[in-house]
Amino acid sequence: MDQIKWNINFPFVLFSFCVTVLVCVAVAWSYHYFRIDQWKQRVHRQEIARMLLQNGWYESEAVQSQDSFFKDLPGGSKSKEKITYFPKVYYTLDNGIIRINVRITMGKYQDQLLHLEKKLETGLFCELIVKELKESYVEYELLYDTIGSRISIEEMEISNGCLKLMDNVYWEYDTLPHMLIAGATGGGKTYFLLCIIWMLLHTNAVLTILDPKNADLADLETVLPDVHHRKEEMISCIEHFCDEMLERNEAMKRMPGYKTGENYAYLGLEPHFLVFDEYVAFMNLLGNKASMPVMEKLNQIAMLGRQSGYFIILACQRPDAKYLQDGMRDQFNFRVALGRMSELGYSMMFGEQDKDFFFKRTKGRGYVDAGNGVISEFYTPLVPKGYDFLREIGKLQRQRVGQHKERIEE
Ligand SMILES: Nc1ncnc2c1ncn2[C@@H]1O[C@H](COP(=O)(O)OP(=O)(O)OP(=O)(O)O)[C@@H](O)[C@H]1O
Repeated sequence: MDQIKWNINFPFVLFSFCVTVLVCVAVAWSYHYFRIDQWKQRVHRQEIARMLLQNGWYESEAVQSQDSFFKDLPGGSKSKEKITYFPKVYYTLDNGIIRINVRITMGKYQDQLLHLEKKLETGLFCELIVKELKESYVEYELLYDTIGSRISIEEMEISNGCLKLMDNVYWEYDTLPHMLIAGATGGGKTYFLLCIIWMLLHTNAVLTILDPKNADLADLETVLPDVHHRKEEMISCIEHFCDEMLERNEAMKRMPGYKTGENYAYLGLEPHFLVFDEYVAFMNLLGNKASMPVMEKLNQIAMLGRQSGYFIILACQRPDAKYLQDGMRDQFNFRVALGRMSELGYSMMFGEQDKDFFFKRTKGRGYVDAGNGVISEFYTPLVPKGYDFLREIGKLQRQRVGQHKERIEE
């Protein structure tokens, strides 16, 4: 009898086995993913239809239906409801963004269809990011699975006057300048400020940091040059920042290449940021009389800083109308409220809003108005455990100093 010889190539078998397993996993994952996605879309469509039906936002008429067989019997002719008008609503879910276009007519339900944001947010468990009125329809853009759009500190990006803070949230400081941050103790305000400082140091930005409580931000004085916590120093820093801005406004007009409407970046100048933590506490410390000139300077920077590239990042535990007077708050285009806040706190940050605010225990979570008047849920960039801001910021600063020296030597 012939002996069958098995000539097994073990590495080849192992390789084929691994490839098969990988292919199976990929197929199962994509099947699962698309099924879940399709299921989500079906549920959303059903919810929207239910909203229109249960609110009675359609028109109908009663029609008599004749049962051909039993029309002579009592009950043979029945009355049925025939829908004569149903609102046109188009829904898409793409990349975590839900777009809902609602056709607007001048009919009976025009008002209701123009204000669906609250119902959509709570009904579909998502956050409105844009609402735009277009010709004959209104478009609601909602973020589905907001926490899924949270990025880590390493995923932050900065370029062309635009700082990425979440997958769909950017601070476009060149066009929508000045940031206001409010957050109760432990809400994640300091971590957020440190993330922004760290990211700004990747550019040619010049930073001035003020921390009247001599707390976490003041610790940066060991690695950064312009960090202050003493009252007098802080006041003179604000004055100096404002004067520099006014001087640059003048100087820019005399620069070759100056063009009306263009900003500092067009002329190759660097942006300046005044990072001011515990603003309200500082103003309270100064008292009514001494706080007025400081507020005037800040107001001036907030009003005139955009073109010359002088920006303020103002943080406080609770926004106080007393220190954000005369429309000063409205000059802060990007506003973030972190952690637990009172209804009054939210209305001071965002103005009177028809929105329900919820508190969740997640650190660095809150609400944002990125400058478009729409308030949505917000998560600050995630910082890994054990991350050493002081070391990382110090490293960046040393690199910047090194690059500066090289440039001078050239
Ligand atoms: N983005 C984040 N990523 C990871 N952890 C965070 C983040 N934000 C906050 N935390 C956690 O929450 C804690 C409190 O945050 P943080 O110090 O920023 O709060 P705060 O609002 O500045 O409070 P306080 O005003 O008392 O300083 C941090 O020590 C950190 O453990």
